[in-house]
Amino acid sequence: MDALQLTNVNKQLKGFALNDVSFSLPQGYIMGLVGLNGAGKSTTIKAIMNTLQVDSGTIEVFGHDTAKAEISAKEAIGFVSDTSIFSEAWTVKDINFLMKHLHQSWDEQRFQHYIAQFQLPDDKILKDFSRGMKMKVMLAAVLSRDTRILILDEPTSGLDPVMRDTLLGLMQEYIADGEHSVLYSTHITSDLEKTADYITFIDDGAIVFSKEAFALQEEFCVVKGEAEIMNAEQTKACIGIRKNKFGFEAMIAAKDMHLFDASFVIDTADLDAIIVFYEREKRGVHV
Ligand SMILES: Nc1ncnc2c1ncn2[C@@H]1O[C@H](COP(=O)(O)OP(=O)(O)OP(=O)(O)O)[C@@H](O)[C@H]1O
Repeated sequence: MDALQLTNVNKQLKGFALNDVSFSLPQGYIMGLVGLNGAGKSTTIKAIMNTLQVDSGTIEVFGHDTAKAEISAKEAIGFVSDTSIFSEAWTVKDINFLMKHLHQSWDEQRFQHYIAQFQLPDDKILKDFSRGMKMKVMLAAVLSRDTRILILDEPTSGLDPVMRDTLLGLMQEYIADGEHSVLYSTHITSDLEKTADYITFIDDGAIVFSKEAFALQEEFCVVKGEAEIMNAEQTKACIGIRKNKFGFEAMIAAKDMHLFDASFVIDTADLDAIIVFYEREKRGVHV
């Protein structure tokens, strides 16, 4: 069963639209949502959380339509964004007290364990926490109740490298039983290369691709060489070509690799390169 499925989701906002957004995340996997600033990652996540009503299309969490069966869908979700959902006047102790009464599945011991692991004070009010500390409290809270999918909007922003690494480890532990899933947006593509099974790339409100991470690695390469020796067919194969006085650099589809002989250097394309070359091609930057 898919943990999450978006089908032809459309939403028109002033000056921005989600256009026919469709992708699905199977149960037991981690998906990274990537895209430039303003591409629509948070808007997509808001649509999934039903805090933004879509104009058309459907969103299902473990088969529950998030608009028609919001309570069942939301029960399964642990959501964290960079905006704290807790009052600034609360302490960790207050959060524990409230969550215990709010969620049947709240595991107080687990919460205390994460609070200690994340080295958070339990008697200081959230107003006096740093941004990273607030993020840690929200993560501790979602990990301390029974959920089936974590939806995290830039969860690593504001976290130090040790906590970022801890969080990536926690995500992997979370999905280890094959029944839980994670969708998280990020600009830190190196984190995705460590953890994500699927990558969904959104650009200007539309999905460019949503694929298994290993398949993506096999799909594109970066080619470098002297621009003058390129023939028309090779030039046509180049995506987002960049020329300088030393030669050129471009992305190519792996299926076009045979067009380039030993006069050219061919490297693997990481996720950063795929995004950068795609955007260069789209904007028609050819110098
Ligand atoms: N309520 C709204 N009304 C109008 N436009 C909005 C609204 N919310 C978001 N937008 C616009 O939607 C676009 C996408 O924003 P979104 O926050 O989804 O991007 P993002 O991919 O999460 O970006 P970033 O990486 O910078 O966080 C932006 O142009 C933003 O101004």
